[in-house]
Amino acid sequence: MASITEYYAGKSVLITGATGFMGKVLVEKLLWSCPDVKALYILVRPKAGQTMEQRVSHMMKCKLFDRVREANPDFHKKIIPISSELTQPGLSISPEDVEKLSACINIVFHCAATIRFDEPLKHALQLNVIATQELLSLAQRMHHLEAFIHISTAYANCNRKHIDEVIYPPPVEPKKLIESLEWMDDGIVQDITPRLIGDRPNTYTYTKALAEYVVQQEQDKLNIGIIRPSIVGASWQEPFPGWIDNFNGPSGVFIAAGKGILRTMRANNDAVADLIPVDVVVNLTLAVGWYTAVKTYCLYPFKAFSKLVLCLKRNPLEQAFRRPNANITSNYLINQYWILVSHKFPALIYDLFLRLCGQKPQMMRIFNRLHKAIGLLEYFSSQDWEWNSDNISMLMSQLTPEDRTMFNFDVRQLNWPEYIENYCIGTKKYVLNEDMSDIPAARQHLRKLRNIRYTFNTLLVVFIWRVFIARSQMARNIWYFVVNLCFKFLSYFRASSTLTN
Ligand SMILES: CCCCC/C=C\C/C=C\CCCCCCCC(=O)SCCNC(=O)CCNC(=O)[C@H](O)C(C)(C)COP(=O)(O)OP(=O)(O)OC[C@H]1O[C@@H](n2cnc3c(N)ncnc32)[C@H](O)[C@@H]1OP(=O)(O)O
Ligand SMILES: NC(=O)C1=CN([C@@H]2O[C@H](COP(=O)(O)OP(=O)(O)OC[C@H]3O[C@@H](n4cnc5c(N)ncnc54)[C@H](OP(=O)(O)O)[C@@H]3O)[C@@H](O)[C@H]2O)C=CC1
Repeated sequence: MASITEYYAGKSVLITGATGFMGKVLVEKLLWSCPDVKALYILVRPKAGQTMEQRVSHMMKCKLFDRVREANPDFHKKIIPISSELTQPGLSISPEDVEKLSACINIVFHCAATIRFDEPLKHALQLNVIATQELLSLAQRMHHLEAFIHISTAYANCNRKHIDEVIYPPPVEPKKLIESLEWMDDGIVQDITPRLIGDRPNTYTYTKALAEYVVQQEQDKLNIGIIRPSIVGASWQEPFPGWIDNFNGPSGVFIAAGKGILRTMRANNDAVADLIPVDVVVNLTLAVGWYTAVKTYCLYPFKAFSKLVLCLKRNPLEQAFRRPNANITSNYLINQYWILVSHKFPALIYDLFLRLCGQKPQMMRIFNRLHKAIGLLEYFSSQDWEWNSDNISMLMSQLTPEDRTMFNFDVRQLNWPEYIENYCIGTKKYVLNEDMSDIPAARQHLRKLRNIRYTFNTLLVVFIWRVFIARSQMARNIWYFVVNLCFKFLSYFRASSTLTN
């Protein structure tokens, strides 16, 4: 069998979602590790006042492509943008482009999706399911297609505790759902959405489950591969450690914790976030593309997480609201207590301070948005899943030693503390565009915040003393009793440690 690099040589690849987080890393890796790939056709829409061409040219200037640009300044010639709005009939691809793609594409990577947890059902269905169906129809017209790789999510079946590498029966027949929703107005759809999604937490996981079923329906006609990544995070090694460009999932959590805004979050202390670096997912995707040309199956990855707050203190973000000190608890009431004490109370005080300075209050608004975002993650951070991943081991055993290094997806080699450190630095550098040279000033700012906290706490104690203790005999008696008790305990402790010495 040809190696992965050899396999992609001379091949024309179609990628949807190439402007997204994962899509960009996939394009970069293909250009870097498979330099003889013939062409990368990417489906792109105009967006935010930018034409398709402007968006692609902007994307290729991104730091992510530095090593590819250095090796081959003409790399952009291999990237062929095709105008496409995936929510439109026929994906709004022109007939000429359909002809072109039908004649030359060998492999399709379908990454595009809406990954928002609060997406209205109709839109999520349109993009995640109907567009997938349309792409499959287009794929059937491709004369030289060898593999169709669909990127799903490990949480498509999160209503189950143990998830096998199989396509489960869909919660509803997608065709029937599409037909029923067609005539309903948005208000009705919104009302019935909770009933439809049932025991799934959001429209995202629900529509991704339907999409898997839609893809599976074509398995007799196409060579299909389905990949189910879990929580995709910053890069581990490639093209450099810590590459990240969005606020999704853990990135938003890291940033909010780093800025000292997020102090408490509901999560299961025993379970860990099922984090997987984006370069690992991309390596796996390319290996699956190579293998699917021969066989069909689906895959998923794994779990880990650790000492975030220490990393955030070592690499502080600029202008933090408070010192990073985020805690997780699985207890609802404890979490609500800390939200009140550590989120809402400081926000209120700060907004009061802003009002006194004649400025517009803003902290409460920021916290309300944070609570909405964190609330949407809670379902995933509070539970644990078991995933079967036999296919990953099988695929690994099929790779040549060179491919195992070049397209490494063996996360057992990953040093998690080092990865999390690079992830934090990545969010600082690439998401927030903060300069590493500002770290001493950011540390100084944290020290200032610590001094403000000490001063505030001292004032609070003096205030409490004045209001309660100095005015009430009973409070004074309790106070003396507590102080006396502490004193006795200290004397006993000192005496017993002298004896043992
Ligand atoms: C204390 C230690 C705890 C450690 C915990 C560690 C890990 C986290 C645990 C669990 C994570 C679970 C994640 C499960 C992932 C499942 C995997 C998948 O399959 S898909 C990928 C996941 N998808 C997402 O994460 C999308 C979630 N986001 C949304 O649904 C929406 O963005 C939203 C949160 C509902 C917010 O919507 P809203 O309309 O209010 O805002 P916008 O999205 O338009 O954004 C506006 C603005 O805000 C920025 N933004 C967005 N999200 C965040 C955020 N979390 N924190 C800060 N800022 C955020 C966004 O970039 C926009 O900025 P701008 O206007 O400048 O462009
Ligand atoms: N990120 C994660 O943690 C995980 C992601 N996944 C899956 O991986 C895939 C990629 O995710 P990720 O890269 O993070 O997502 P992004 O949101 O970063 O990228 C989504 C891509 O889809 C494109 N897209 C969205 N709507 C349309 C549309 N109407 N027409 C054309 N293109 C559109 C976007 O294009 P545009 O730039 O024009 O908006 C973008 O390129 C998805 O299928 C997702 O379900 C799975 C597990 C975890």
